Amino acid sequence: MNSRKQALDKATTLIEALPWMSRFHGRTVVVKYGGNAMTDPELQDRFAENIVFLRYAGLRPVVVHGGGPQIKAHLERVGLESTFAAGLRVTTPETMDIVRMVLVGQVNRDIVGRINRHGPFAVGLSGEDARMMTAERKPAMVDGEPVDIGLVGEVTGVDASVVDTLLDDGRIPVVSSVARSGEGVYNVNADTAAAALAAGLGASKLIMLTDIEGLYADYPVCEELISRLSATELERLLPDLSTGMVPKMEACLRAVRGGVPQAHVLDGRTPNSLLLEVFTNDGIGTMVVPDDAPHDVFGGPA
Ligand SMILES: Nc1ncnc2c1ncn2[C@@H]1O[C@H](COP(=O)(O)OP(=O)(O)O)[C@@H](O)[C@H]1O
Ligand SMILES: CC(=O)N[C@@H](CCC(=O)OP(=O)(O)O)C(=O)O
Repeated sequence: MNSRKQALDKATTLIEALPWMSRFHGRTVVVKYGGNAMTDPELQDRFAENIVFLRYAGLRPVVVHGGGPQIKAHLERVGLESTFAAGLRVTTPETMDIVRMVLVGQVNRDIVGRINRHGPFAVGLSGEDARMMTAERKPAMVDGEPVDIGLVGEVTGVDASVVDTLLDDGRIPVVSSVARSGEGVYNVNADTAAAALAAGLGASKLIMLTDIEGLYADYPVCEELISRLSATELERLLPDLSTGMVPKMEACLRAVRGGVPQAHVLDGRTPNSLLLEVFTNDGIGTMVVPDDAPHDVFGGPA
């Protein structure tokens, strides 16, 4: 009796996802998988399953990953410290070698491997591949003044054709946030890279998985989670945000202003948070929408 009830509950849950499956069928969703949300192997496996589920459900998921904690650990091993200005890593040529090695050679391979346990889907790429992302050197803005932080890049151009080709072939592109300019390679914040790629692909959603429930209005008290805000509301909040959230929220703004209809910040520590966001109307995390979005938009089917 219990197992029959459980089976019926499962069927109900599945059918409740139908309107979302129909709305997002064939749509591209860019998921930024962040350093602090990807340090637990159990959660890494859940993440891989969720991504493959999206693919089997008819969406076109693209993963853009970071790896801040992994870079920090590797730098420590070789006796180098991690230094940040305005949320961006100060990147010397020596640091850049390690950033590239860890992101492209280690973190990317790990994610590709986990996804591919479920089928031959994931293909690893760096922003350098097929000139997908081009960048310019970017200073950090500290108290309104530009500060030189070395080989850190701002994405100035995206050619998403290689990603589109892989998606058309049923693959799941997994992209490291390294970009090229005429002068060499640059370290790009992964939130920024994900936003630029989402806009370049004309994605239907950008989802940022991180290690907190979403954007808090009263950080660090964390009692007031902002569930939805418009691009202009976010723009007004940006100067008052503390550093960890700045690249993330700037990236959401960039994506939405670049034509992505919804950008979400979700808690990557919650198992299956991706599925909850895409297939239910639970309004988890923080969603950024264009100024003219209808007021009842909560990620649910229109
Ligand atoms: N207003 C805010 N709301 C939520 N988190 C904030 C806020 N301001 C700063 N933070 C910090 O930003 C962190 C997320 O940024 P970060 O650690 O860089 O993420 P990731 O590693 O996922 O890219 C949170 O864990 C939190 O400590
Ligand atoms: C310029 C800059 O800060 N680049 C980041 C790239 C990785 C990243 O963004 O990782 P998370 O998403 O895990 O934070 C860095 O070197 O840490």
